[in-house]
Amino acid sequence: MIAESRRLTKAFMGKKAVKDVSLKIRSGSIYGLLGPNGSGKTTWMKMMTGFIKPTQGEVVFDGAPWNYRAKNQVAYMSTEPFYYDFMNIGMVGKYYSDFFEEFDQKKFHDLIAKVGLSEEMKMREISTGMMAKLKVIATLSRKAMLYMLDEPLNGIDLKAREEIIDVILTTVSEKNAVIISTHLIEEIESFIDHAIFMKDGSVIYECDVEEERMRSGRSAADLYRELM
Ligand SMILES: Nc1ncnc2c1ncn2[C@@H]1O[C@H](COP(=O)(O)OP(=O)(O)OP(=O)(O)O)[C@@H](O)[C@H]1O
Repeated sequence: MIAESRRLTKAFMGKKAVKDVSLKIRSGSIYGLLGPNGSGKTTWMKMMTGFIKPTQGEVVFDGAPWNYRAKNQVAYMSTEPFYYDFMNIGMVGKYYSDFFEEFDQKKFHDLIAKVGLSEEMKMREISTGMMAKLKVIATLSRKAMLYMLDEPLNGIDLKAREEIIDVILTTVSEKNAVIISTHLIEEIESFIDHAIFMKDGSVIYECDVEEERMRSGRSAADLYRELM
């Protein structure tokens, strides 16, 4: 097991954004973290990353309570922009390798070329789809055990979406796990192994997507419609 969320709870000014969430994240899997806006997905991921301190509960990473070693093994992609306007794509790669010791420059360069971006492109000139590809590639070029991508496919066209999915599929291995948060189940249901459904801060259901389909005949999209 890579990571465990043990009864994680977060309250902001007394109001609970995440309530008693217990989950086990296993290697070799892609997890879909599904739920409507405000269901607590981002807050939970930020606790798993170490950005937000839980009000209650704990994060166990690689068998030990969350510590600074875990920080290098968890790669989180936030929905917020995280580059400066004056940068070009090549500079983003350098910026990342200065920040993260375990950043794989070669993987970054190869993937940038693979998805049709070029190192000379400037941040202020690139489209939403290009930015989405860059953010995912920068995050997945870190050597980590757990990758968490917050809404990586929102608002982008089919081709960019397919390219991002391809990058995710080439990264997942027996040594890591990927968690993708979204409220758009249709965008990820074809390639996730495991689905976690969140509503009002709680996990209301989780399942192995294939097992669920065999057992009850329901797809992740069917479940989403039923549960939400
Ligand atoms: N820093 C904060 N201060 C106060 N309330 C917060 C803070 N961050 C999140 N919340 C509240 O916590 C709840 C859960 O928000 P969160 O962003 O975790 O949900 P989400 O499922 O990721 O939604 P979205 O898809 O809109 O990002 C919301 O009611 C939100 O307003």
